[in-house]
Amino acid sequence: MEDSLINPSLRLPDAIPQADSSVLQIWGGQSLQGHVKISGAKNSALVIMAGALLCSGDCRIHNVPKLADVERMGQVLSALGVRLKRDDTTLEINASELTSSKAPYELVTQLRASFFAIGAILARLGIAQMPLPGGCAIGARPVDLHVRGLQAMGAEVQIEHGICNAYIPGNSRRLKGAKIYLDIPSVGATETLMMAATLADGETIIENAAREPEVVDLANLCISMGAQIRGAGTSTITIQGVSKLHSTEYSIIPDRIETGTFLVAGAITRSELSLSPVVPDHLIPVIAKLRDIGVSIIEEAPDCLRILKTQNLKATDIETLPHPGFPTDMQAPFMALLALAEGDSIINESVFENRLRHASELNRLGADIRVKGNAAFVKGVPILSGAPVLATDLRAAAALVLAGLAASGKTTIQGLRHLDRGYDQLDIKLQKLGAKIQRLSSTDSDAVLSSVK
Ligand SMILES: CC(=O)N[C@H]1[C@@H](OP(=O)(O)OP(=O)(O)OC[C@H]2O[C@@H](n3ccc(=O)[nH]c3=O)[C@H](O)[C@@H]2O)O[C@H](CO)[C@@H](O)[C@@H]1O
Ligand SMILES: C=C(OP(=O)(O)O)C(=O)O
Repeated sequence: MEDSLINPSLRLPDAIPQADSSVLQIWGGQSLQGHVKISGAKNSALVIMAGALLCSGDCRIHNVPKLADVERMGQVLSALGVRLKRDDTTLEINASELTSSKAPYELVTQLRASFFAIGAILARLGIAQMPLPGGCAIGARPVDLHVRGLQAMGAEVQIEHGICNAYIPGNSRRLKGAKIYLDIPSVGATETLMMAATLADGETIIENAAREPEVVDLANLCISMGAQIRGAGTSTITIQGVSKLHSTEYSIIPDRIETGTFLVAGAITRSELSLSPVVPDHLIPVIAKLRDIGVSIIEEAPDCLRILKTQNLKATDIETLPHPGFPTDMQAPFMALLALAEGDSIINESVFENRLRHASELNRLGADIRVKGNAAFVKGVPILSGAPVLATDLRAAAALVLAGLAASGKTTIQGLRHLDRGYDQLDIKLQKLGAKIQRLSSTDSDAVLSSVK
């Protein structure tokens, strides 16, 4: 990548709408058909952008989704002195000159993954000031496991005024390899510590590590830059620190949560759809649950799934768990589907303590869902009917879109800033499949919303 090609700030994709006062209007009951092109995984893209900080050369990343979170992550990196250039789904990142160790408060507090860069910044500069992160408001989401792991590797870490200040004492400015046991197999903590360990002195072993495909994707990026990592995708990850990482070219895996969301879109509208590229192995619990519900899915090619027209949806129980269990990020979309299944379902959310807020919004559409603690008791109803609703987080927004596709009449969804954080043009992709869905800009939506008050 030549210097002259690199813009000082990230050029943002035009397709990302900005205003949160926009609304989506959906006229439900349409059957969908056609092919969906699945974008690169949000949770890989964000942490891979952080991973690129480890390399003092060029990283050329392909299959980067067009998301507000990617845009903000790019702005975080820019503020650290990183040069970025985007051309459609390829992102060139050059972190050869990190001019700052301090990430901007107003950006980091808007997404979760930005915090994970603390491991890479600390490993590169020996110091990092990282505000506590934002992301979906689905629980307390502390960062204690990240902090304790960095401390075990020799960092001094203190949280003051909403900022996590970390530095490596001594002259070497290098973290030291350590044996770290995570109380919870946290995705973010595994990623933070794996990145930090790639440039540490000696060996780090992370026990009870997260096994999510995005952790493996990050490990593969680091390995392509010369890192020595074994065991990613298992509960024990071993990292032998090296002194420097080199330039690379890397392609992000398809988004398993976007894939799952489109599978539910097919099931809830009783439509036949094909989806690619996908990695069916990343979707084992999602496909298994869809089959329990009565949905037929075939593997048309190693990277292509086809969902057939569903006749009857049957109730099932779901418990969210760390990978390879059922993903918490698919819980809200499945709640929309089970709302229309015959019989009673119980959904247990065991990863996050406050991730059932979409239940009351689905009830506005005619669902019959009762929440008690971390469980949602869903009594299937034969039909939903459109209404104005509010998205409270990213996957809640997806659940409301899915319910709106199946509901009779018009559904109006507010809170699109959540949707745009993590879905690459969901409304446009659905439109191409035949959905009657329209995004109204803030001025138009003001008129629509005042007319429903
Ligand atoms: C950007 C990104 O990749 N986000 C994903 C990531 O979030 P994230 O990495 O934040 O999720 P974690 O796996 O860390 O969280 C799992 C559980 O561990 C707890 N915890 C986590 C860290 C910590 O230091 N202390 C602690 O107690 C959390 O509160 C939560 O109850 O994994 C989640 C679980 O699959 C997904 O829902 C998110 O989409
Ligand atoms: C919870 C999610 O994202 P984040 O961790 O970025 O808030 C999600 O992707 O569903």
